[in-house]
Amino acid sequence: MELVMKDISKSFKEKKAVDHISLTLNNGIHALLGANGSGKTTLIRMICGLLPSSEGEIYADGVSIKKQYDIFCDMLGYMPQHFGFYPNYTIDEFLNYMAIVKRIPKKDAQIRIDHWIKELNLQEHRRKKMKNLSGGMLKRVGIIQALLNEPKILILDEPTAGLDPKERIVFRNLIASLSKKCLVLLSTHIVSDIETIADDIIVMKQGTVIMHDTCENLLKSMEHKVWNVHVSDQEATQLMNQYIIVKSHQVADGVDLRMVSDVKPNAQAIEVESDLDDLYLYHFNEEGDEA
Ligand SMILES: Nc1ncnc2c1ncn2[C@@H]1O[C@H](COP(=O)(O)OP(=O)(O)OP(=O)(O)O)[C@@H](O)[C@H]1O
Repeated sequence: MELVMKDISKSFKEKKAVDHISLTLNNGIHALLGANGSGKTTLIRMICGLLPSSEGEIYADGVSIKKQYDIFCDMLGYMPQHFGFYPNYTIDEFLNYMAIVKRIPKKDAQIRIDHWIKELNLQEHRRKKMKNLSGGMLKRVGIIQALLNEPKILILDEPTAGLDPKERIVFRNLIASLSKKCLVLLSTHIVSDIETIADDIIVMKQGTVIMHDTCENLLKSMEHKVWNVHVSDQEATQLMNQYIIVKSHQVADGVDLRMVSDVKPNAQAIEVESDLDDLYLYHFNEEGDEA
């Protein structure tokens, strides 16, 4: 599967939520990383055909999704950030309903629902009403409905938001296994979710793609920018006002700081290997990305 975005933009009145993005994606896991408001959801909703683009065109295997939307829908699995569900439906009823919406033959639907319910440990909950499920269970139901039509393109908007660490690991492993068969595009601002599983990372800021590369190459761009320093409490306060601080650890004789800076922050600073947290803070040190 090849998904191509050609110069796509989306404006809401004067606000340019997505600004001339061109991307070519193939099978594997592609992570959209950006602060709140950077345009990830808008881009995803355009790909899913839920929002018309103001400009540009999207192609799946060479075919415009606008022109052949029905065919595209059959190959698309989408898990929105907040999905609408029917509170009084049980998990079984909801998934069967989604299978009907997706026009999946009844026999196939039942086999797939049973498979995924077992795979995601929901057997003992399948007769529970959706309104009584925990956040983690709802996310699992959300991903099952996205998988029912055996998609070639799987789009997951913030799939691990609100999950506890154990559930996050379960989801990460599931996503990694799914990517063998399809193109996965997931959005997140949780760096640890993608560090180990993403084949490449698309960094979005104010509606544009500012970087698109493998994790390894992105981290290379952070060389000579991440430092460890050990300073007195007073110096620590000064540095905290001046630099991006990734970690601060109070010790008996002062403070250990991990910081991001284009220049060596003081004579004793030791350069250290960067990780995605450093990269994220370097580009998104401000609270959100709202312009
Ligand atoms: N329907 C809309 N009407 C007006 N502005 C919108 C609309 N949808 C999104 N925006 C604006 O477009 C920008 C991008 O929003 P978007 O939701 O795509 O970002 P995001 O990166 O997905 O953020 P989050 O992580 O918070 O979901 C924001 O400034 C947002 O306020």
